[in-house]
Amino acid sequence: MPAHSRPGFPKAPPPRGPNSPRIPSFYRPRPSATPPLTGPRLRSALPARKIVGLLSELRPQQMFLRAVSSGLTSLFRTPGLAAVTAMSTGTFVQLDPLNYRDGARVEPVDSSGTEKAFEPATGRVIATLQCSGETEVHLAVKSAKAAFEIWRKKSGMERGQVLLEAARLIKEQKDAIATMETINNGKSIFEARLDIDTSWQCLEYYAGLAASMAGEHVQLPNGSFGYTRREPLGVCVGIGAWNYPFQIACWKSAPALACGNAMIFKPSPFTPVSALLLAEIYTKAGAPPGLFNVVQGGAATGQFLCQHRDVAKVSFTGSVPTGMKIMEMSAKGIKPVTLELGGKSPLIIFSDCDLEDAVKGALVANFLTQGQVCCNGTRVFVQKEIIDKFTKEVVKQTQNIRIGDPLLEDTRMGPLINGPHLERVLGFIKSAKEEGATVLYGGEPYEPTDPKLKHGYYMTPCILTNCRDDMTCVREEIFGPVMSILPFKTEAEVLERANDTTFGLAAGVFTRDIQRAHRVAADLQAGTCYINNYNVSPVELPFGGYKKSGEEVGMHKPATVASAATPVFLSL
Ligand SMILES: NC(=O)c1ccc[n+]([C@@H]2O[C@H](COP(=O)([O-])OP(=O)(O)OC[C@H]3O[C@@H](n4cnc5c(N)ncnc54)[C@H](O)[C@@H]3O)[C@@H](O)[C@H]2O)c1
Ligand SMILES: O=CCc1c[nH]c2ccc(O)cc12
Repeated sequence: MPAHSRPGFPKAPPPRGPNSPRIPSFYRPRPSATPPLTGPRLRSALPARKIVGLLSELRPQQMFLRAVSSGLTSLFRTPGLAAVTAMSTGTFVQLDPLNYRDGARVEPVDSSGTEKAFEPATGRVIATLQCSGETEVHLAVKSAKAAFEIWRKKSGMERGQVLLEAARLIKEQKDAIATMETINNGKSIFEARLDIDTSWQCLEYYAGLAASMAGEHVQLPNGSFGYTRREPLGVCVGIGAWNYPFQIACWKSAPALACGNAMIFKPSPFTPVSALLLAEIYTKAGAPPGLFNVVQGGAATGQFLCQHRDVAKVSFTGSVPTGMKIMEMSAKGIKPVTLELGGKSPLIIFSDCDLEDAVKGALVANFLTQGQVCCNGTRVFVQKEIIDKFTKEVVKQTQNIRIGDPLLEDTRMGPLINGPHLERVLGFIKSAKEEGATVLYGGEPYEPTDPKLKHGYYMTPCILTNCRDDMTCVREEIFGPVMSILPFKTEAEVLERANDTTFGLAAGVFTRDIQRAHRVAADLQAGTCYINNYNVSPVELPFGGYKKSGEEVGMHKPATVASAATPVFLSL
């Protein structure tokens, strides 16, 4: 995958043994007290690992999206989703049901209230979702269980074929999906397209793995032998955050489905629309009805899902506080969890770096998706010798970032997700000033000139200096476009300060000294470490966190080192 400005990698766990392929953690490691290997039902004499499943039944479907454009309602089928690309900001309304069960959009049978989803660019309501109640969650699980019974019996090759076809459909509808993502999330169309690329790439990657996930044959004394099988877990739940709505749905479902599981996905109530497109694509690609269901709602719906008796695993992307709750609930059900949580990542810029690249890296590390990226490098440590030069250049380039209508081709920064979040981010800037930081640039609400954007949630990207390690803006995840610049003198000092955090999602280092680059990367307590780059996201690499940024990843570092590429420039 070309290096570009997209963050994150799909989850793939560390290899389980010297010969094990890298496979996702959606299989059941099976400790079984097994009978001898006799009779028609040979069973493993060893703890088994199983994975399996698919169906290539194509079902005709009637899926509609309703767009209200300039007061006129146009109705078009999903294949005509391409029409969405022609949409402009301020026109889209989603009126169709937002749950997906048994291969079709449905309204939930019960709900615990409604939530409104906005178009952040304009502040308009684009959808009102029903928060699914316990009965609806139960129906979704029941439907997924039935699909699982079909899917788990398919070969890896068959499952891979469905995933490949789904990847092809995503590619075919890339512009339309990206447009909808931009409308609902506010990220620039330029970025949204890159997200859709890493979405179909993820499906292709796991499609390729599906056929080769195999058990082991183990020779035992006296001509006896044992073998292991990889078995799917069953119905898995995916719970997503709002910053990469479509991509998160893909990154959670692709490995789960490849291993033979079914998935129920709950998007963030802020971004409910694009997961439905994925559900429709899976159905069209030949997945059995129920294999990928979508239930909408907030915390209460999420709880019903996590606590459901027939849910085998929960894969969660979101904040640390919610992650803790998910882990608690899952512990009560003895369910495995994958947690992809927040961060406050360090970006270390040594004086021997290529300054031009380091400046670009800092922009990419801070301002993608309006700074609403989990692995952003928001603590920018710059070696004293170059800090003035670096700061001057980073401010200059930040001033050039085009803020505005996210559907316009040359926009590089759209609105934040919603009003309360914008207020929260501005609140962090206020407290930074109170604690002694200096705002060198930005950090103000912004009103684009286009009158239709008047009620959108825009702000200017912010650069803070005179920061100290103990300030709130340096310690807490802001999840907005706020970069804190911190001076440092030596490698040892900066390493200690960089690691002095309860998070550990990512880190970056810019230097021309190759030995230092790898030495520093090895000592940074972070799941991902970028060298002379930031926020690239090859789907082949794992993505996980140290400390409170994520799940237990075992006794070794999941580190990924992406190097030797130039960061993509954010401003035009
Ligand atoms: N590490 C990663 O891979 C990654 C990726 C994207 C976002 N994030 C993190 O996500 C956060 C921003 O996302 P957010 O604001 O949507 O996070 P959030 O924790 O508020 O919500 C995430 C999801 O959890 C659901 N939820 C909330 N309470 C729940 C509960 N009690 N039980 C079950 N589900 C519940 C929400 O409805 C939503 O779907 C940031 O901290 C960011 O760093 C991490
Ligand atoms: O926001 C953090 C990194 C990220 C970007 N896209 C995805 C998708 C799925 C994840 O679990 C994390 C991320």
